[in-house]
Amino acid sequence: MNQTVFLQHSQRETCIAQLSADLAAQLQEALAEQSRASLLLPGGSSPQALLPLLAAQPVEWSRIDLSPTDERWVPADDAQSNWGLLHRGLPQAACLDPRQAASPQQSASAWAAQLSDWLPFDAVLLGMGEDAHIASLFPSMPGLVAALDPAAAPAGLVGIAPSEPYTRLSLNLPMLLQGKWIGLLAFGPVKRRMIDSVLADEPVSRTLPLYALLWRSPLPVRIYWAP
Ligand SMILES: O=C1O[C@H](COP(=O)(O)O)[C@@H](O)[C@H](O)[C@H]1O
Repeated sequence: MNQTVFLQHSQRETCIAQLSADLAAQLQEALAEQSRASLLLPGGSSPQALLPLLAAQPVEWSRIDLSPTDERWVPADDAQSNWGLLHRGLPQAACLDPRQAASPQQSASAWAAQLSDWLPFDAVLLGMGEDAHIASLFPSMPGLVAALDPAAAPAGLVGIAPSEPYTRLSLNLPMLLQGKWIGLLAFGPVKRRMIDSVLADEPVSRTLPLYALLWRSPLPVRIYWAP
């Protein structure tokens, strides 16, 4: 059943302010009971303005284990690296680099094996593309049905993007759904139309990765959206 919480803002600034405060509250609650807390964040453009707000929150970032939800198969210092974006944005957190080995497949397996020690994640924030991909799970890519199967074991995989950089590392849906808190950050009218189509259960939307996220999550997904 879909239990999405839709948090709509008229401005991106207020949207990311609410999101950073909510994430900080979730992490503070976890740190009150545990020595460390875990956080998964998306890459791409949407979180860029979020990271400075998040870094300014009263969270002991040195006690946070951080990982991207997915990575582009590029060097760590490449401008397109999700790990690089998060490492620069939250430098005090321990940011796990998904590039664990020489090949994408070995890296995906080793990355997921390390993340399995963190389960369940204290917070998972996803982004989405205008094609309704989440993490690096793209519509129509090979292996997508298995990657979105809620009965599969949590795992890492090699994703194929429709544009460069083509080779990606991603967590599968069962791994992404291991959050005690799950959010989605999305900006703009195209993403809004995709979200509306998925929430309306339009048949055309049912094969989309976003559909699987919103309809297969055991927890309500908190969507933070602004134009
Ligand atoms: O390639 C990616 O795209 C999505 C969406 O990115 P955005 O630039 O539209 O915000 C992102 O969530 C994912 O982590 C990233 O690797």
